[in-house]
Parts: sequence; C-alpha cells; structure tokens
Amino acid sequence: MSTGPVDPTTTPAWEELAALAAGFTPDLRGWFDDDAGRTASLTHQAGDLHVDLSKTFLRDDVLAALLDLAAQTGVVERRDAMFAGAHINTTEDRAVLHTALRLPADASLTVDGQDVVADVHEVLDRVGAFAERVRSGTWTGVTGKRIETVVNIGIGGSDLGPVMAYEALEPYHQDGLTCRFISNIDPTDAGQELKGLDPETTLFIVSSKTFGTLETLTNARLCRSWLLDHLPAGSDPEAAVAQHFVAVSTALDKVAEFGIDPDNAFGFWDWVGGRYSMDSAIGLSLVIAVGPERFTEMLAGFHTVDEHFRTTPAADNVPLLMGLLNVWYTNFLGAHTHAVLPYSQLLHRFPAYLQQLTMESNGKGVRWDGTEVSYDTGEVFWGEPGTNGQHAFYQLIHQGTRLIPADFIAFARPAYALADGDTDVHELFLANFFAQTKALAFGKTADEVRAEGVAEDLVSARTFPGNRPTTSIMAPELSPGVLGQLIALYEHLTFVEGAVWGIDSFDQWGVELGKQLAQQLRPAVSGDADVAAEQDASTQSLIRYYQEHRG
Ligand SMILES: O=P(O)(O)OC[C@H]1O[C@H](O)[C@H](O)[C@@H](O)[C@@H]1O
Repeated sequence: MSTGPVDPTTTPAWEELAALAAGFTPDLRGWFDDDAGRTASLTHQAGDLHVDLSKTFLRDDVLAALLDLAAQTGVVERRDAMFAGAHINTTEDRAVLHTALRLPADASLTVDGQDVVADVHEVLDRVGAFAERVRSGTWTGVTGKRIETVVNIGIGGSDLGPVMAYEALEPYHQDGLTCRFISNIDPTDAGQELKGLDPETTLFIVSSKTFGTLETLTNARLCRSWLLDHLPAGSDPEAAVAQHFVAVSTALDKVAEFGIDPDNAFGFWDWVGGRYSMDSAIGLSLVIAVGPERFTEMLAGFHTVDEHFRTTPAADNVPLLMGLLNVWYTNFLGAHTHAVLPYSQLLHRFPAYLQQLTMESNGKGVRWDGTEVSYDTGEVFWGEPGTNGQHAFYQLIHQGTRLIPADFIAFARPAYALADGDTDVHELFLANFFAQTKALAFGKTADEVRAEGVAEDLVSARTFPGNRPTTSIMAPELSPGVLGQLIALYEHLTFVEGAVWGIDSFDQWGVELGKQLAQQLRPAVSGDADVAAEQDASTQSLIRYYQEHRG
C-alpha cells in the first residue's frame, strides 16, 4: 500500500460514533420490546456459524456509523490487499497470507513471483504422507517399535494453536497415539511431559518458525539428550535422532545444523505469522493425531470463512461486524477486556490461543507508518469454559462496575452424549448458556426482586442491572470444519480491528526487548559480578536473592 494509514479519529464516522456514545444508554429490554425483528435482523450466518448479535450494543444508528467507519478507514481495501499478497506487514516488509494455507489445490495465487498454492500443497502432501506413516506404524523408532507418543516442542504460535486444536478435536484422535506439548523453558515443563514416556516409541517434532527461539531450542536439546540417555544401550545416536526427531520451520538450514535430516523437515514461509500458522506444517502433531483427512476438513472450514469475509457485503459480513463492534466497545464505551466463554470443555485452550492471536496482533501503540495512535488499541482477551466460569468470575460480569463484552460459544450436538437417568446432560449444559446470556442482557429489576418477597434491605444486592452485552455463536457440532471456521472468524475480526486502528497486526516487536535482556543478564544469574553490577538496583537485588536461596 502506497498511502499511509488513516487516523480513524479524523473521520466523520468517528465523530458520529463519539456523539452517539455521549448520549448512549443501552436498553436491551426496551430494544427487544420495541423491535420484534431485532434478533432476526442481527443474526448472521458464516458457514456453519450462527452468530446472534442481538444481545450486543448494536443499534441501527451505531451500526450505520460503524460501517461508515470501516469504509472511511479503508478496511475493505486492506482486506483485499491482504488476500492478494500485498506486503501489508510493513514493519517486516512481508505479505500476510495465512489465507493461502487453506486455498484449495486448484486455486491460483502468485505472490512475489512464486506460485503460493503449489508450494502450500506440496508441503501439505508431504505432511500428510508422513503423518500416515506414523499413524500406520510404518514409521518406527530406531529400535523398530511403532510411535505411540508425539511430543511437539514449540512456543507461542508453534504451540498454542496445535495444542488448542489437539484438545478441541479429541474425539477424532487415533487410538494408541497421544500428543504432548512442551513449550516453557521452565524445566518443569519438559520434566513433567517426559515423565513416563518410552523413548523407543516417542517422536519429537521441533516446531519453530525461526528455529532461533531460545525456549524451543533449549527444550529440543534437552529432549535429544533425554532420548539418547534413555534408549537401550548401543543405539546409534545419529540414527536415533533421525528416527525420533522431525522439524517444522521456515529456516531449514538451521534445522539441518541441529542435526535433523532435511528429509524429515517440513517448511513454511515468512508470509505466515507465527500466531496464524497452526494450519501450516506447524499443525503436524494435529495431523498425526486426527489424520490428514480431518485436517483437510479443518482447512476447508477456514477457507469457508475466508470466502465469507472476502466476499460478503459489509452489512452481513460477520468478522467485519464483530470487529467493528469491538471497536465500538473499546474506543467509545470504555471496555478494556473481552471475555470468550466456550460452552464446550473441548475448547478449554481456545481463550489462551486467542490471547496470542488478538493481543500479539493488536497490542500496538503506533500505526503501520510509525505515527503514534491517540486512541486505545487491543483488548485484553480472556476466558474459561462455561459452566466453570459461572462459579468463578461471572459475578463481576453480572454485577460489577465494568463493561465486559463476552462471546458465548456452543454446539447443538455434544461430543459425548451422556445421560443421567432421564436427564440429557448436554441439554442441562445448554440451558446454562441460554440462561447466562439472558440474565446478562435483561437482568432482574428491583421490582422483580421485591415481588419474590426479598427483604427491602437486600433488594439492591440482589438486583441485576442487565445490559451486559454478549454475542452468541452456535454451530451444529465441534467438527474439524467448524473449528477451522471459528478460528478464521477470530483471525479476521482481529484483522478488522487492526485495520480500523491503522496498525500493523502482523509484527510483534514488543516481545524482543525481554529476549535481548535475558541474554544480557544471563551471566549475572550465574555469578558474573561485572554483569550484575551493570543492572539496576532492583534487578541486582532479585538476582542476589536467587543466589542466596538456590541451595
Ligand atoms: O515459531 P518460533 O519462531 O519459535 O516463534 C515462537 C513465538 O515466539 C516469538 O517470540 C513471538 O512472540 C511469537 O509470535 C512466536 O509465535
């Protein structure tokens, strides 16, 4: 893109939204009473996702102004530039093409002179073939035993997506094959995950886009030592590493330096951001667990929502509407955080995954041309599955003083259809979903509380103000395809927010300083007095505390 980003605060739509916010009093009870068609007009379909925005703070005038804001900040142009492979990641001068990872094989897209679709499918085919060898037992460990445990070593985008999807698709796992995930440089992580493993039946996947991440390389070396120390005496170390270690990276030269056979390495490209990479070869552990066919179904799900986002007119475009709604909450109504509450135990890692996706993408204080923003960006995403959260933090959402928009996610068909006598437990579960969104929207008035015979001095404590906005997302079931759709929905709404804010949602310079300082400090931790003396007083004192107590 040749022109700079628009400062959204200079647009007429921003001014209009500010004026609307000044006099804004949400009244979900009134809005529902006055407009029998509210739910129908604010419910949209994206692939299999049924998205009900009627309990949000959208009103006709707000929606119109938000759509104007999108138009005036060039969201659609930026979207089209992304899909076409323009270098919209300006600070790294890169294309942003995770959408190409899920293009069908007969699609065509040439970027920077390279046939991207052919490259993607060449790697996908290799990943699928390798996964089949592991699943069928034709790929064995060095002593000839079939693989029973796959350990993914990676962090950030090379961990959160694979582990989230592995958990989400648990009903599709192949029997007799388990995945584990090591991410943290805290040696406890590797210590716990390696516990009880049989080295002869364990395969390690070193997943790192850069193959330069301290945590991952440290854990990879640690696992290599563990493997060589625990295999039966006489095992050839080189053959052992060749059979028990594979890698996924964009830096295949560094993979070879580590000693992993290039034949057992799977590549991807710099136009795939780490937090957008789970549908590349980074998903290898998932492909092994659920099989290439299921993985292909998941990719098709991503593609369905990509197409929805790329082609659906603005008024029905779900990621666009959800992204704009979040801008309304964040910049005009003062929301700081956003809860994501899956009514699905299988999605228990989804909020953690979304934290990297949304917060690493949109936690920026300058626009993509380096100019400073004068408005809030990014939301703090957080959440836990329902109903657990209901018994923990929902209190604050119901009766606290803060505005916390929440996304509720549920599936009509359960993964495990269990009944307790006559009670269908999934129905009981869904009843909670419906009840919570209803209670949050409509609350309980003081008069309603009084009518229950509550003593007057307790009425205010037992009144629910309501007008707590929620978005309800439902789908028939948590299939691989639906999972792909759900992830793509959040990828694109994150994009929309970033585009309105004029920021580069695809870099992450903010994580670099800590990495550099850790390397500089490292000798001081081990006792180098000169390096310790260079530190600030607090850091010196903390290091001293460690040295006095390390035992
Ligand atoms: O895949 P890697 O290159 O090892 O990177 C792993 C992660 O670490 C980095 O510091 C970034 O913050 C993440 O965006 C990235 O996903």
